[in-house]
Amino acid sequence: MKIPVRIGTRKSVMALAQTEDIAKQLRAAASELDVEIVKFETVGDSDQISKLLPHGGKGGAFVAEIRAAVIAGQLQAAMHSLKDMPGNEDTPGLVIGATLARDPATDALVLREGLTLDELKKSRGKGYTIGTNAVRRAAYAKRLFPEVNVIHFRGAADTRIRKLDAREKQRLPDGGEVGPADALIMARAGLERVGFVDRIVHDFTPQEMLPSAGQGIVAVECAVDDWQTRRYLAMIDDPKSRLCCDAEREVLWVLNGHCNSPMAAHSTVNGAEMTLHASVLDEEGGLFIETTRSGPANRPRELGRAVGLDLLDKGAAAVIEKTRPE
Ligand SMILES: NCc1[nH]cc(CCC(=O)O)c1CC(=O)O
Repeated sequence: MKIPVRIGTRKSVMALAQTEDIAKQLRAAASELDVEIVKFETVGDSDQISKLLPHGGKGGAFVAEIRAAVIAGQLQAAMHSLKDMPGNEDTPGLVIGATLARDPATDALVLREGLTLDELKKSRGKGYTIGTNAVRRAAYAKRLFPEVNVIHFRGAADTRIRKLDAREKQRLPDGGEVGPADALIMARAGLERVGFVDRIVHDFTPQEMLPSAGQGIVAVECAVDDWQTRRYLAMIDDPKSRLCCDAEREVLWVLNGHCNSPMAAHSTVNGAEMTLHASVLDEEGGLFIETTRSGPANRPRELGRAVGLDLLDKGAAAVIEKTRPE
């Protein structure tokens, strides 16, 4: 008898590619599974103009509806980009049943035709515009290109590139317009998944631009008490990804990291040891609170906790409070 696994996802190109990956791995792990992908259109997808916060942030916009369907038993699983999952709250009744093997966690630079990285560096960004919606990317961009103009820019990964190439202006919630952008900063993993790797002009090192917690990891969420699904998801759980997930998200937990927090956390596993870098940045990019620690790889949360407490000792709380939405 076939065992049903219905996986809910947003229907962007990137989200579908990620869900196909989960489906493929589940089918390979257990031939008795009947895996079905269920596409949701969320408030966040249909409203491309306003900033995300009015919908409850990234988590609220993209995630709430799909989660409700898992809790109601209409779906067995939900696909998430781990980096979009709020790190300052649990969802009662749900658990991350699998973290897939990590794709590159770093960010990449995409330029419009006619502009080069050399020119952007030489000019210190003067006269150019970078589009991003992430406070973290804006802060690092200003550290790398101090005179660049960072504008609010959103949309699915493939849509952003299309807007860059068409030199389209970006409409703002208040009715105004900004842009067009000369450059975009996007996750390499996302660009790979939507087929735009050939547009990457530069891969930022983690030293240049520390990735966001969970970046590059696809997470599969399921109901806590659905033991059957949990058993199958455990088969595709990647142990290294899980360690990084636990360490990086512990930093968010300690710092009460919400959807648009100006923070970064990135860990690597090396044999029996893991290293975790994390930072908290002020919105103008002037102040970077940074810390790094290593510890035993089998105690990721302890490492995350120590790093989070280090950041608090260095004054992180005041910086985070400044960007908290009302
Ligand atoms: N916020 C959208 C989002 N969520 C996950 C990724 C990239 C893929 C990943 O990090 O897993 C992206 C696109 C981007 O940040 O450029």
